[in-house]
Amino acid sequence: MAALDGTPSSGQDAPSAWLGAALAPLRPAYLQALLLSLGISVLGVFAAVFSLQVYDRVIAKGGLSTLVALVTGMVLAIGLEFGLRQARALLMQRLGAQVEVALARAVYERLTCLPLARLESLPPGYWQTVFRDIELVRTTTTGAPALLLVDLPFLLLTLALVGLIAWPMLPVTLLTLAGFGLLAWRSERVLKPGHAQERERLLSRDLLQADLAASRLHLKGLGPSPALGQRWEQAYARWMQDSLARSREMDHYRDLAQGMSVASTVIGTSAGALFILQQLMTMGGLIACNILAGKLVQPMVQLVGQWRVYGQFQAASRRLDELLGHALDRGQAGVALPRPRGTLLMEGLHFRYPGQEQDQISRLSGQIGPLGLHAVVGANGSGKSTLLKLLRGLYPPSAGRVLIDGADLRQFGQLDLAGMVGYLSQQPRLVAGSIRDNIALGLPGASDAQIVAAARQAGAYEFIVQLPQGFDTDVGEGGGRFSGGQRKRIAIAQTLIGDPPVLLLDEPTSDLDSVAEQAFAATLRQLAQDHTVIVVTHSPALLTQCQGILVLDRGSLAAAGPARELLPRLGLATPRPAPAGPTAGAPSGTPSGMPAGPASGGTVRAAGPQPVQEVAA
Ligand SMILES: Nc1ncnc2c1ncn2[C@@H]1O[C@H](COP(=O)(O)OP(=O)(O)OP(=O)(O)O)[C@@H](O)[C@H]1O
Repeated sequence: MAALDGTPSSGQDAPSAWLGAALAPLRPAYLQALLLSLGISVLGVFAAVFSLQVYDRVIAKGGLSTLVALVTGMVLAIGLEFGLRQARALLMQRLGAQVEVALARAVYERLTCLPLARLESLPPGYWQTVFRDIELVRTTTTGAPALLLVDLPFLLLTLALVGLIAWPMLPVTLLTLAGFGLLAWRSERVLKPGHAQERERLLSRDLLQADLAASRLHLKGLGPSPALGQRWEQAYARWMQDSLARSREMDHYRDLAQGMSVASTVIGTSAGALFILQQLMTMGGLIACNILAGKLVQPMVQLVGQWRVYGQFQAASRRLDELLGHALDRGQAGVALPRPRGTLLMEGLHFRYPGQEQDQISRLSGQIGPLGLHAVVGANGSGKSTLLKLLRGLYPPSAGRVLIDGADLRQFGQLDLAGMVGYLSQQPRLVAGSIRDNIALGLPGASDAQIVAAARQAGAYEFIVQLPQGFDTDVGEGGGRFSGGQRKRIAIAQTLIGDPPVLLLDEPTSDLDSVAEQAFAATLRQLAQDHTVIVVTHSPALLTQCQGILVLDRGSLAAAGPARELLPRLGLATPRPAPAGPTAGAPSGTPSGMPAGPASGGTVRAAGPQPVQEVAA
């Protein structure tokens, strides 16, 4: 079981499988970067060689022509090094863009295609953190931290040159490097372990922050809450405490490294002076060695300061690894089956949410449809929404199965299911963009005529065309620019636009006024002539229009059958039969009667000899 931050509970230091896979195609580019770094490192030691020659040849022997040649060589070397650095920066930038695009795509795919139960366990704050992780991975694998690692092997080259120029300085330089190596190792031991806790506290702060931001309008209505403010401050303070403590530790080691850097110059110069006095090396050799020692020490100082970044990178890659390693919903089945007529069969259906001790749906068997308008009723928490998600194939049953026209739902991918079974969730949320964009989400590439038709069916057309920008109107955050009922109508249009043969609507009229509710009920009855429509509803106005009713009680089937039999048991009067024919044209506000029972096409049957029981809605 993985933690919320994606940290596996075991194998903390396991190598990042996805990172290896994601970076594998970029290997040739990394190789190019390595070659460029080699060139830069070689050119980087030219300054030391130049100083050596100037002190030992030009000054000692008065070789002016040598100076001119050396300066010319240095100008060329500086120009070439600049060119190589520019090329490497460009290459790394391109690599960074490729890494980020590949990861952002993969994360977006998870955001949209993870199984619903998994998605529900990952709150918005988690996704904010994951998108931040992508940036961290990019900057670490293609920015300064990566360049530092790429440059490290070439330190050997610099070290070899120290040996060549002034061999007595080699042991001194090696000792200095060993000191820095020890410091880098020690700082890594101290700084890395605290990292997991810092990240965990950052994540819990992020989760609360995202929750607060999403609920801000609701909270405004409740009035200021000192308790909530205190919780937020505590979460913030816990993270800050950790963050500051780690910053202090890091500053401690970085300052130590800076101090050691100055000390190494003092030691190197003093040792060099002694060697010069003993005529073991020249003045030029000492100057050159000092330049080279600077080149060796600088990356080590940087390394000490980078542990925190490497720690963050490790945590980020573990989190991404866990997320990207999760199986996605299937996209499409291998063979497309013909459009179903809409018979839904439940066979011994059980479902339990992850981590729960009891089934939320148990022993559910029965058939709904083909065709007709059916209702699922029951008390709050009885499992109505859960059942709809099972019928839509959003949750896999824990046991049993759902069949559509005899085909097991599990064989279909989410794309197939979306085309066969339209689903309106209990609390639909619009996404940033225009009304048109939002309705078209239900049918990518939808034509204007299809969008207009869906808006008409959903009862949204009239209010949309009255807006100054009509279908191009921006819906605002979550559709916040519209009323609850208007939002619901747009969401209904999203569900209807693809014209799926089965429609599952979770409380479709809960935000509609009574006129709109009657009109929509009439639309549903008309749709029910050639679609199987299942609504979860508490609304008497909608219930009395249904042909079949399925009553749930704590996840089990309490009763199922024709509406004319069940409505009186639910305390509702059976509507008088109306003349046959479509009812969509019924005057708004007037409930249209319909023939009760399966005569008009719909059936709801409990499987087996299950008695129809008396239940309260
Ligand atoms: N994501 C979830 N994780 C765990 N338990 C859940 C989850 N969603 C719902 N439940 C539980 O499953 C049970 C059925 O919930 P469901 O939403 O299906 O009820 P409902 O009949 O639609 O209720 P309502 O009429 O209030 O909308 C409830 O006990 C609920 O607590």
